[in-house]
Amino acid sequence: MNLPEHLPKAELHLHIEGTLEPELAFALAARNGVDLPYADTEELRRAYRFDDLRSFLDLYYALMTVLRTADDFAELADAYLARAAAQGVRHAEIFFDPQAHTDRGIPLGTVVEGLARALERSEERHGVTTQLIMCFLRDRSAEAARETLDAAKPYLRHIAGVGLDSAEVGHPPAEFREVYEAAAALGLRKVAHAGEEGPPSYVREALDVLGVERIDHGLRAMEDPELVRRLVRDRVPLTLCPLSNVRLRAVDLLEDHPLKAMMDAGLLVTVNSDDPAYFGGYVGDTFHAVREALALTEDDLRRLARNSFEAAFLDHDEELRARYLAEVDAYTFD
Ligand SMILES: Nc1ncnc2[nH]cnc12
Ligand SMILES: [Zn+2]
Repeated sequence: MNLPEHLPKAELHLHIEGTLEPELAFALAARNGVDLPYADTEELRRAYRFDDLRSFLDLYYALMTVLRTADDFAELADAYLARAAAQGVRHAEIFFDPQAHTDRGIPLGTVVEGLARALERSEERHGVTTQLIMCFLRDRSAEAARETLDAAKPYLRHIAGVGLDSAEVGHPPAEFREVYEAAAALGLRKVAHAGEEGPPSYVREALDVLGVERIDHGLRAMEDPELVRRLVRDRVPLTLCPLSNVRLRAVDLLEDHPLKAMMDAGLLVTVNSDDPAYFGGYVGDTFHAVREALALTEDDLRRLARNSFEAAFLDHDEELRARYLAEVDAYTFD
């Protein structure tokens, strides 16, 4: 059945560690001899009540300690790609958090090789093309980010770009100017989380100081009309994550989400799942939820799907982008 929410689309804001479902977490914990402080998956799921970004991140970093071997990372990524494909994802640009693993003694090579193994067979196995984006943790130092970039040099054939994530407030983008310059010199694409909880000035800084090509979230840009005009004029993509914003209390209710207002303002917005194992849905589920909550039309959904391919890092293969856009146009709704 051609459900509207299963339109062909690209997912551009997805933390692979945020796809760790409770069942896989327990299976990996058993396999790796890691003790989880929860009796079972039910009890773990009950802990998924967050007050803000920080309270989510505490659980997110704690639970990912079950990931230890390259096989674990490959299994995690393969499970995500299978779910994403079933919900219409044709292209995925996937974040990972190297420091969250290297800081607990897992070599970067283990992480990248495991993820790359799943990504390399994704097109054949799931019909999903992929790219990998390495995020620096902004609540650690700029030096640590620089060390991470240096450590990644042997693996750059697997890495398309860099991002900036973790706790935002108090950690402005400008602190990471040098590491972003070094990343650009290595030919890496640049994105950054900004305006999720942080002020509109962080969105400006990400653009002006880091030179990012897309803003991850960018929700709070709406507080600054001048910034909105600029984002519209320059067609800067914003990778929105509406279910995440509700779960982390950036907006009260999905019905209050500014997604539709942002579309109406002419912004190039995309809809993504962020950390779907924690926030109640993968990207097709998210399309479904925003359609219901915001009374989006089929044309609105089609536009969001088109935006996702326009915002994707497919410049090296414009033919592929054109093919994906044609798939969106040809998709018929049941
Ligand atoms: N929504 C989010 N914001 C910042 N860092 C994150 N890491 C994983 N999910 C994140
Ligand atoms: Zn995110």
